[in-house]
Amino acid sequence: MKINGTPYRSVWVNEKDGWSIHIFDQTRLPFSLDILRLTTQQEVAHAIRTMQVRGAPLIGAVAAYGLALALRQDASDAAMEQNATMLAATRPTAVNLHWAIDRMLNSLRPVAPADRVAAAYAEAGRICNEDAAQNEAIGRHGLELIREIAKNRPAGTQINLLTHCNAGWIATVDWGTALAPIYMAHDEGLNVHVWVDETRPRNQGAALTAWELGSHGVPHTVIADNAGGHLMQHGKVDLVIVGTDRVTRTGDVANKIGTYLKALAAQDNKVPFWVALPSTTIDWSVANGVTEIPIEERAASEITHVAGRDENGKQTRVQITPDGSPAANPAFDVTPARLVTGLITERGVCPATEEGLRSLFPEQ
Ligand SMILES: CSC[C@@H](O)[C@@H](O)C(=O)COP(=O)(O)O
Repeated sequence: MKINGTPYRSVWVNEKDGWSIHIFDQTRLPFSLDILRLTTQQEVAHAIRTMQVRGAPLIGAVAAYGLALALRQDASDAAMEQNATMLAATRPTAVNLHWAIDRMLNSLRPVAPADRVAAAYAEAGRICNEDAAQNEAIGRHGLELIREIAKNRPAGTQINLLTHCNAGWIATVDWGTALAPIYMAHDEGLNVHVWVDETRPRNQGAALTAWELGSHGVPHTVIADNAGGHLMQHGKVDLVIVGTDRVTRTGDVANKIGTYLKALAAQDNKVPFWVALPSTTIDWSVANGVTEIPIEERAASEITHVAGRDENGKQTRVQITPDGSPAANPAFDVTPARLVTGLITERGVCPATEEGLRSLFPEQ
C-alpha cells in the first residue's frame, strides 16, 4: 500500500546491505511512522513480543526473516532448530507464526549449511510474495460481498461496515485481510464507511486501523468497543468483517479479544459476520477452537495503563486503575463457527464448516 504516494510493504530487506530487515514500529503509530532495522534473530523476537510487529500473517513473515538472520551467525542444524524454537515461542495464538517457521525448516533442513542463508532469504521472500497475493485475492472475493449489498440499495447509499482490531495491510505483508475488500470497494467508488472498534487494551483499532483507513481516504469512525451492539440494534451496521489469528478445520475463529461479543451481537441483530483469512491461518490439526487454541495472556500493565500522546505531543502511558487492583489480560477469544456467516479466503468464500473449508482446500 502507499504512504504519501510511495508503495510500501510491512516488511522488506534493506536494499543496500541485502540482508538486514525493515519493519514499521507499530507501537509508535499513529503518531510517528518509524522504520526499524532488525539485524539479529533476538531483535526480531523482541519486535514480535513487544508488538512492534503484529498481526498473524506479518509475524509469520518477519519470523521467517528472523531465521534467515540467525543462519547468518550459525547455519548448523543445531543452531537452526534452536532459533526456530525460540522464534516460534514469541507469541502463541497466531498459527501463521508456527506455519512460517515450519515451512522454513522443511525447506532448509535438506540444504547444506553453507547454502542455507541464501536459501532462507529466498524462502522468506516467497512467503512474503505469497502473503501479499493471497490478501489481494481475499480482497477481490470480499469485494463481491460489499458489491452485493450495494446492488440492493439506491445508488450511492452508504454501506456501513464494522471491524475489530487491525487486520489491515500493516498486519500482513500487504493489503490486509479484513481491510482488503474495504480498500477495493472504496477504490471502485462504493460509498463505504467503517465503524472502527478501538480494541482495548492495546487499541489496535483506534491507533492502527484508523490510521490506515485515514491514510487511504476511507471514511471511518472510531467507536468504543462496547458500542457495536447498540449500532447493530439501530440498523447502522450492514456487515461485520474481521481478521483472525487461527481458524480450526471446523470453522471456529480465534481473533482479538472482544471479537466473540461482536459475533454474538451480530447474530442477535441478523448482521452478517464474515471472517477474512489466508489459508496460512487455518490450523487443520484443531477441531475445537474453544478448548484447543492457546490463548495468549499478556501483561497486566496493558490493562492498568493506556498509551497515548499528551498535549505536548509526547507519547506517554497513563495509569487508569487503582494502585494494587489486579488485572487479567487474555489477548484473544474464540468465536464458535455457528456465529460466523462465512469465511473469505484467497480461493473464495465458504461456510465456516469443515465441509466448506475442505471444498476450497481439497488437498488438505
Ligand atoms: C490480518 S491480521 C488478523 C489478526 O491477526 C488480527 O485481527 C489480530 O487479532 C491481531 O492481534 P495482535 O495482538 O494485534 O497481533
